[in-house]
Amino acid sequence: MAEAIQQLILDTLDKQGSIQDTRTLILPGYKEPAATHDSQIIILGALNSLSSRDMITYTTQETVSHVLTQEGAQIALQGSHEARVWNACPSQGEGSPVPIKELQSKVGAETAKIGQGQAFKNKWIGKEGDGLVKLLSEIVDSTQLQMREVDSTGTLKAGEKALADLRKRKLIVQRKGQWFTVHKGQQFSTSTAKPETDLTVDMLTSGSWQTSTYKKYNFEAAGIPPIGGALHPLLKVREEIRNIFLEMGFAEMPTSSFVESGFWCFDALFVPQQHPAREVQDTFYLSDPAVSLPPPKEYYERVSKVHEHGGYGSTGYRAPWSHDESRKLLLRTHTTASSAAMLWKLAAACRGEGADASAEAAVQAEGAHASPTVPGAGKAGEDGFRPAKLFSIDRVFRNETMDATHLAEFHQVEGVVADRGLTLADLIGFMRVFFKKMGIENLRFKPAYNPYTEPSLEIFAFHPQLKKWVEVGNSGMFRPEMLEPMGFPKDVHVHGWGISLERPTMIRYGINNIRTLVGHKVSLDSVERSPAVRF
Ligand SMILES: N[C@@H](Cc1ccccc1)C(=O)O
Repeated sequence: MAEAIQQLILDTLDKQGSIQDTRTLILPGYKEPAATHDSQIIILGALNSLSSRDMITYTTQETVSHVLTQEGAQIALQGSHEARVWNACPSQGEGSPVPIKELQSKVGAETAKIGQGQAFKNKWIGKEGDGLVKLLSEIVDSTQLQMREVDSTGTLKAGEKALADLRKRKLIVQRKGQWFTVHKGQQFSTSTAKPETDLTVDMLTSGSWQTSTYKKYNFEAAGIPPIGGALHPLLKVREEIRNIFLEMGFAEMPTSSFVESGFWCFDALFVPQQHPAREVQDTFYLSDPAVSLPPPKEYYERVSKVHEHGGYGSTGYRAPWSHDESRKLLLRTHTTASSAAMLWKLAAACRGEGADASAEAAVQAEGAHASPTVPGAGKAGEDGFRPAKLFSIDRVFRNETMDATHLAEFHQVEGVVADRGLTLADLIGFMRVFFKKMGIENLRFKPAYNPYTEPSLEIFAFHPQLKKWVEVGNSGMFRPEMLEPMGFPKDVHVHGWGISLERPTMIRYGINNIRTLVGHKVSLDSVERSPAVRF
């Protein structure tokens, strides 16, 4: 239909040069000209489509027309109330006069009431005994005629006064209408073939581009929404947790060293060289390069000594020290390796080294730990110690059997606090505050074992949906065997704790398979759609 109307408009323009009044068009499938409101709406659609291609131009003319109300439409169909009353009455002398009651049941109470008065006034009916009879044998129902005229033409030849009268009687209402004057446009042709939107190789080789019509650029178009980047849910949660740390006065540690030596990942943390976590079933070792640069010499000697022979009040492990084990390169199994390197740096002044000296040693030892200063460390005391609150959120690697909740790599969130006289109560208190900020208030602590902390605590939180206690993290007070070789004074205590980033993210987003969160099976669509979460 739409195409046929466009064609009609173009053909008419071709024949007549212009269309002065679109109400004169006879639409395909109709016999009468398109005088109605609805047909002009259809024509407007065709005009807009043609003018967007510059094939025509048109101007709009406003009209006011009238349409029938429901009552008016009923009169057009069945006659006015008075005519219906007249109709229901017998002619004088023929049949018995109709009593009022009977009239009501014949034409309805409303029509009987309104129609009677008017029929009397018109002298169409009269009273005979108790009933009504026709006074005229024929009447002209001018109201019905007017309704029919308005219905087909939208107006009355009789003029505005008559229209106003009908409006007052609520038989008709005004309706604004439109019609159009149409002229040929710059791209006028009688073909409605769709204009080209792209220049194709075919058009260029066949030469058809020379005769094609082209769609004009529409600079007003809304355009396609650009596909922007979206933060992965893990990164959104990372940001939330990062903000909690910053809010609590923590500074972020550099954690770019995915590759660590056995020394920093385990030895410095007093993890025995025979510990099962260090075996290939649990840790990924590098084959090329397989050996790390030497760690800072004196510190290395103190660490190997505390392992083999003890010291600082400890008996040590009393097992032979392996230089090779210490120098192996591996993918770090926890970010506590970075924390250890930072703590060693923090203790530089306590060892009597300037920050620069320790930085230099670090650069020489391992490029990755080259940051010269500890971010956010406090003021130094007489012995050079500066308190510090440090955190990191980064990737770690473990040689795990992969399943729905385990991958060979995940993100660790780790916090470390170093100050004089810190106690286990400080650690517990701190964790309560931290987890509360994440929306987790119900915490329990269970004694646990870590080679580098004593005491150690596993952290459990009550999961309201799962209705059970789930392990959310691991924590403890770092051992003197770890801290004293670094050079910290005895009264400096350090507590630390770690959680995974994946677990709270999975809980937050209701994800139960890690593969839908991390890796190649992640749907990009879900990444774009996932909302930011608030702890
Ligand atoms: N490194 C521990 C977390 C931890 C950090 C610091 C102190 C105690 C525990 C882990 O991987 O689970």
